[in-house]
Amino acid sequence: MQDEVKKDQQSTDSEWSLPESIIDGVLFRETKNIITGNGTTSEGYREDWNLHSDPIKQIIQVTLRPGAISAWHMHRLQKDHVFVILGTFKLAMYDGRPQSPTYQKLEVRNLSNLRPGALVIPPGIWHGFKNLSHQESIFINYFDRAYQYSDPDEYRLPPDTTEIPFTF
Ligand SMILES: Cc1cn([C@H]2C[C@H](O)[C@@H](COP(=O)(O)OP(=O)(O)O[C@H]3O[C@H](C)C(=O)[C@H](O)[C@H]3O)O2)c(=O)[nH]c1=O
Repeated sequence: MQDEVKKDQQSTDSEWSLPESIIDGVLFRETKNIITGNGTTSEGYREDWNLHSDPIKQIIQVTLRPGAISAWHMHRLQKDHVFVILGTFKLAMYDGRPQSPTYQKLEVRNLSNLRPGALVIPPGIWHGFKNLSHQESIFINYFDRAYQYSDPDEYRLPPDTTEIPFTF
């Protein structure tokens, strides 16, 4: 039994601050749910957050059914900017840029409307989402380039690829 006992390391602090990403160029800007008489209001994007130097060209809405996995995705040109509207997702990211100081680093974090924020994923980062909620969950994704129907900037690996050391 003693062999199995593990003592907790620090996982948070007295402000429950979220750690900075360990992957170069991945940014998270936490926001707050403002409780209104009708429900909630939360800011999802502001130019003066300086998350993007390029203007936003398109926004899509993505829904995942309970337990569904959307992985793995990578863009060579497009910068994603993800904001969860409803539900909780596990997001895994893997740095696939050989020139990056964080090449082959893996990061896993939970994203939820319970603790809203905008997450920027630069080109070259493999990323995938799993819906952890018992309901359909929704995020919006802002792009700095419009989707090209005839030539999508979309590269994929299967969710169970052995190229990335992570299993959803
Ligand atoms: C992005 C896009 C897609 N489509 C069409 C193309 C396919 O027939 C269908 C689904 O596209 P895709 O498989 O790219 O969608 P998701 O798998 O939900 O991926 C999305 O979420 C993950 C996490 C990402 O990283 C992608 O950037 C984002 O595309 O919608 C369009 O018609 N317009 C668009 O702007």
